[in-house]
Amino acid sequence: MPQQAREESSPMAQAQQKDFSFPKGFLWGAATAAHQIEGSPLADGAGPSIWTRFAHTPGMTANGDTGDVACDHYRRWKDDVRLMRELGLQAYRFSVSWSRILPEGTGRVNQAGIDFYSRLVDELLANDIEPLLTLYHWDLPAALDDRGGWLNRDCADWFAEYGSVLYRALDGRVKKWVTLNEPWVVTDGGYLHGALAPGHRNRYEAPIASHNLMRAHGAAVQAYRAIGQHEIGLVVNIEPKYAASGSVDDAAAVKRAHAYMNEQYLHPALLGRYPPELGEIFGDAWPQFPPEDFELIVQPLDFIGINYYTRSVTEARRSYPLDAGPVKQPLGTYTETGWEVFPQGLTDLLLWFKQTYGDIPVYITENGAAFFDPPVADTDAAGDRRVRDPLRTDYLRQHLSAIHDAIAAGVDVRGYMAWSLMDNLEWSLGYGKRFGIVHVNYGTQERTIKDSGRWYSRVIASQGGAL
Ligand SMILES: OC[C@@H]1[C@@H](O)[C@H](O)[C@@H](O)c2nc(CNc3ccccc3)cn21
Repeated sequence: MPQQAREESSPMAQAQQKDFSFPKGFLWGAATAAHQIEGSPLADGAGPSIWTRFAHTPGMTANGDTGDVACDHYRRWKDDVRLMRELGLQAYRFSVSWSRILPEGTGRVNQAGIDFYSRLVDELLANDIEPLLTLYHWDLPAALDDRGGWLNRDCADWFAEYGSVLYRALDGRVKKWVTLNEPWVVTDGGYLHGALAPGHRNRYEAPIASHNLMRAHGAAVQAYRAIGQHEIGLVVNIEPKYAASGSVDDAAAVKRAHAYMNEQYLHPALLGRYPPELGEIFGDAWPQFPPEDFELIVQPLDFIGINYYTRSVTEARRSYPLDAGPVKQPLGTYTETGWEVFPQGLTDLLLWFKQTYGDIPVYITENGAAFFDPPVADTDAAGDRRVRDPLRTDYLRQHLSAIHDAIAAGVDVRGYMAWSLMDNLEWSLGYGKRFGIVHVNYGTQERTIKDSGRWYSRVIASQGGAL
């Protein structure tokens, strides 16, 4: 057979030849979190959260940025749902501010808080948008932090009580519930390194907070099974760890980093045990947990949410607690938050997840990137204002393609929530990091759909065909 001239085509041309249709029923949406968009943190009887306190503590956030106004969503929620409808979203992942519902964290219920989220859910449903509700996205009531917060084993009962109030009020209209958003970040950021609220830096506290978060997760799932009729899951941030070299030390560093971020929460939640590396990592700071705790933690789940942003090329190096660290890639593309754009990592991660935990349904509950966006300036032919953000569109396209590859390889990915619906408060980094597919002018609160948002609308309308 004469050697056929190999058809050379560019990756883009190859991509254009690929059929990107996603499975029927694949759920397309976008995500936010209460503290990052709502503003009005103390309105209508709400109590302060640890983020209300942390952000008002001098030096804790960039430029002293707080969530006092944010995107003013607490007042503009109906217009924002209209924006979601204009984008053609099929789903919207949001979180509830615990201290709006229970101002002291337990006990007295603030009906105005429930009413706000009830109205939001009804407006979503009226616009054919499915709500995905996250109970906890980092904003613990300050009153509970005063009682030890996640360091107090009573937090499991507190969290189950809070979840039960919302299950009774909203279940049926809300059919997909999430207990915790990213226990890893809550622990690593809030209790080990201190970069996030409540700002502790204590290697003995971190494993205790982490374990109690998972106990609280289990208690909230147990409570749901007694009250709810639909689905509940856990959301984790995980990232693939690749060895910087072929050395034995780097391989060991990868094992530690992988156990610390990727297995520390999925193992107890799905397998009922911790990876053995955690004892090595924390040493004398790793407690002996009561065996019955793991029976509470390992509750059957309807899905796992995976938040994916980047990978880590990892080497052995002196650092606490891992003695491992990321190596910058000289030829890599990086976002404004310093994360390498590496979509293949998402495919690799999803294949690992299936191989390790089996066929539990997966939603990509966050994926997105902060890039410097040009100001809202020019307009398109129809006179609509534009925000040209090609890097974000490329990021989203590449990661959706990576998900498509994982689905083709048999991973049961059920949906995708772009992070984020709109530019918002990036925690300690303030308002300078923009992840939205919709631009927010914080001076006027004007929203402008970015080019990435317009592109995403076309992708949703074509069920992936326009990728
Ligand atoms: O940083 C972007 C988003 C953030 O706005 C979300 O509230 C949060 O759920 C979220 N989690 C990650 C994943 N990784 C991460 C790693 C270190 C620190 C903070 C987040 C990114 N993001």
